[in-house]
Amino acid sequence: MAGRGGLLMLENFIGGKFLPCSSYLDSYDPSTGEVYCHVPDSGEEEVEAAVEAARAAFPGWSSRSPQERSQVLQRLADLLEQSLEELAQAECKDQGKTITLARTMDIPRAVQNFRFFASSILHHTSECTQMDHLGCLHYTVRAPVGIAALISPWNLPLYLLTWKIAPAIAAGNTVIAKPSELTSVTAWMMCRLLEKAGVPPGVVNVVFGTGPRVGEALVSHPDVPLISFTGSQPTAERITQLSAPHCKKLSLELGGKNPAIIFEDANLDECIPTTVRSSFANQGEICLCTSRIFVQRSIYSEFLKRFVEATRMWKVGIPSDPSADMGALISQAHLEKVRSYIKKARLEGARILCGEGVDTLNLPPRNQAGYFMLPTVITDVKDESCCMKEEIFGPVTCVVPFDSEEEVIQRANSVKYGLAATVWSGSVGRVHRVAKKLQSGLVWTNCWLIRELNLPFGGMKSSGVGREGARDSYEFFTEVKTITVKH
Ligand SMILES: NC(=O)c1ccc[n+]([C@@H]2O[C@H](COP(=O)([O-])OP(=O)(O)OC[C@H]3O[C@@H](n4cnc5c(N)ncnc54)[C@H](O)[C@@H]3O)[C@@H](O)[C@H]2O)c1
Ligand SMILES: N/C(=C\C=C\C=O)C(=O)O
Repeated sequence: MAGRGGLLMLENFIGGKFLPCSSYLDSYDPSTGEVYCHVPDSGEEEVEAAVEAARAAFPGWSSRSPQERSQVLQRLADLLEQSLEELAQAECKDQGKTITLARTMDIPRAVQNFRFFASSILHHTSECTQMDHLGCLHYTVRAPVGIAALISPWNLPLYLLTWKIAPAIAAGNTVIAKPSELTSVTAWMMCRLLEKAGVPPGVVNVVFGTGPRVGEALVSHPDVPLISFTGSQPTAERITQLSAPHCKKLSLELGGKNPAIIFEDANLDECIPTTVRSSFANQGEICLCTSRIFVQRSIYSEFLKRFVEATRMWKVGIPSDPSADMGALISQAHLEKVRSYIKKARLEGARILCGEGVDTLNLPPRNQAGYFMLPTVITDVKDESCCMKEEIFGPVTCVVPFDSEEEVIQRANSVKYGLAATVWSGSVGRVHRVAKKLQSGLVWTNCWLIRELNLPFGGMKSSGVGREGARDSYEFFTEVKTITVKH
């Protein structure tokens, strides 16, 4: 929809209707630094309307059979798939990611999220146990919780939002989704498909705006009993405080400081290109990206040389260029934050082997004010450095040597986060042993980011609370009750 100055103007989606808002935020195209869209700056009033709509829709939606809900999800998946190219173009413009990634990962995964939960909701069973000596049978039943608040970040906008919407509505809840104010467009586009898919009004409501205004109004609302949040650890702390008085159900998917551990018997021909990808895919703006690379000393020099060469081949380009490997970062503020880590590393005496401050970016004139930076490799950095401890969430990775298995496990575990790790070795025994000892919710060995949606996804320590996946999301989005029958 065209709005002020011919720019795209989004509207909230509440009770099956697009509704204008009294104030709007500017949204920037990361590849040019120009405002290209206006996003509703919603607050308490819009949350109240969304809660009302979600409450009204709950009895009808929750009493449909899983099969009926599944069919609606399947139709929505088909409609998203039919709009794949349009959605990919929009995600690429709004987020700064490459069109190739949007086409091959973000939007296909959003489609898959609906297909996957449309299927998995049909296959859950409940528990039953006997106590024959007391003449009792016990069993469990599950019911949707009610109105779910779903809050998502800017890095994988539609991918992560649909990873919450799909299991929530499949289980019979109604939802109020709040995408990141920085990347709202594809969520709004999805709303245009809901009616055609057969999603009744009020089942999926989307309110746009900032965390402090609309996000806080949503998480502190007394009639919203569960919150599924993906984002940063400081925001999770705030949400936990606000929701605590109401004892809400919380799922928190947070940041990481993910290690890659590369042993001397690793297949470097596979390890190097995959570790370049795991460090720099989506501009390093994936919570699962590698940012600490530990390499066994005997292969350290060879690895470093080949890794830097491969990183220099990783092409930074305008997001719409299908040959680009990396696009623009999300915002000027984020670009400055990421660059500040490289400055700190230099001050601490670390060496920057390629990227920021070493090599030169080559961009068309129109994109000079975009939020681009080169993939950057840091070495000679201490484990205590902020570059090795804090989540940078950008195209920056540190490479350091290690000597023994025991030492590297201890160093890999020495950060507050525990989301994802990769282990590279030709020894089957070693990969099992090391994977078991890592404090990490996910461990990929000799690969990265191969997802099995059935199994638990999530982090330990400051990387989060709870897990998402077929069974885990079903359990989170339902309340269980144990019933005892004496016969
Ligand atoms: N573990 C995972 O699955 C996962 C996935 C993607 C991103 N992340 C993490 O997300 C972070 C980057 O995303 P971000 O910068 O958008 O995170 P963020 O915490 O700033 O924002 C996430 C969402 O929370 C909202 N929000 C902000 N303040 C709020 C408040 N006070 N109350 C309610 N909502 C509020 C934002 O508007 C946004 O929609 C990184 O730390 C990254 O690791 C984690
Ligand atoms: N939640 C998932 C990925 C999160 C990525 C973070 O940036 C997933 O693959 O299900």
